[in-house]
Amino acid sequence: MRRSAAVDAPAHTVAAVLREPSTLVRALAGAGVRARVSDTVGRLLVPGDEVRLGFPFSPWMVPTWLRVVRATPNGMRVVLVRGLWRELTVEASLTELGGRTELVAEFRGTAAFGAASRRSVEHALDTVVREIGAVAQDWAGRRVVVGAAIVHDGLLLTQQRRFPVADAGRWELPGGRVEPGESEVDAVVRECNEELGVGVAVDGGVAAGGSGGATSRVGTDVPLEPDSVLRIHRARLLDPSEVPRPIEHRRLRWVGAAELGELDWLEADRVLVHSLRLMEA
Ligand SMILES: Nc1nc2c([nH]c(=O)n2[C@H]2C[C@H](O)[C@@H](COP(=O)(O)OP(=O)(O)OP(=O)(O)O)O2)c(=O)[nH]1
Repeated sequence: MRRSAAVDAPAHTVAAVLREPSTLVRALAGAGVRARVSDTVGRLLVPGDEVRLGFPFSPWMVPTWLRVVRATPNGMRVVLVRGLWRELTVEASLTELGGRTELVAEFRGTAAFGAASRRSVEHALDTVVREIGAVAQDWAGRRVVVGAAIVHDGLLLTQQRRFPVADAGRWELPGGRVEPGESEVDAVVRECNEELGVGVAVDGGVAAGGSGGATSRVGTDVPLEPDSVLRIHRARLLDPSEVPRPIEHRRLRWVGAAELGELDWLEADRVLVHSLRLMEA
């Protein structure tokens, strides 16, 4: 069973909405399917997270547990962990063309208790695809906070916040709000200069004034409350002999892929750890 939709938003934004638990839970509820995620799930689903579904047609209301096995800017894959199914996989694939994204959602499932209500699953798939499209179009208009993933000698540069009090001591990537009229690439360069005192280049980006950077993105967008998104770009030190200094932060730390999971990240950054790890590999 397959559904597709053309969404007026870039793929890295649509991919973020695919991973957002509240959109999924709300859309499924609209189709009569009860969905729950565990309290340990962060702002976005990451590989290993599980979702519990209560299909209205399931005998004795036995729940279906699914696990996320892939969550990238190109889509997401979810597989069966347990439940009354012989097989169940949902795969969402994204293809971007000129700022618009083709979303293809494919459901493959064989219920262990005879013919599942095909119409109910079709309705759920339709509702989820429609809701994801609508939310992605909304997020595409949000203000962007850029973050820089600066890798040097296989280590990623992270910084520890000093303020506000609620975030003091937690780790993030260098960056900040994109100013009106400024490109994301220019914002990365400006923020790194202000916060670290070094020049950086955005890989896959273009020189100052351009709006490039399409190939430099790491992971999907991450929603920030109330109305912006965090978007990470891969960057490198222009002069590797220059040493970044913590101008506005408590301290800096270069971390290896294995240590990424140990940092007390800001909540939004935590869901990017698996993408940052892939980038460093
Ligand atoms: N720079 C940065 N900000 C992040 C990250 N993760 C995350 O949730 N944020 C949030 C914290 C803030 O609410 C918001 C923007 O952060 P900021 O304080 O660096 O922005 P800015 O330099 O433009 O500063 P300001 O003008 O708003 O004071 O984004 C991250 O990795 N890097």
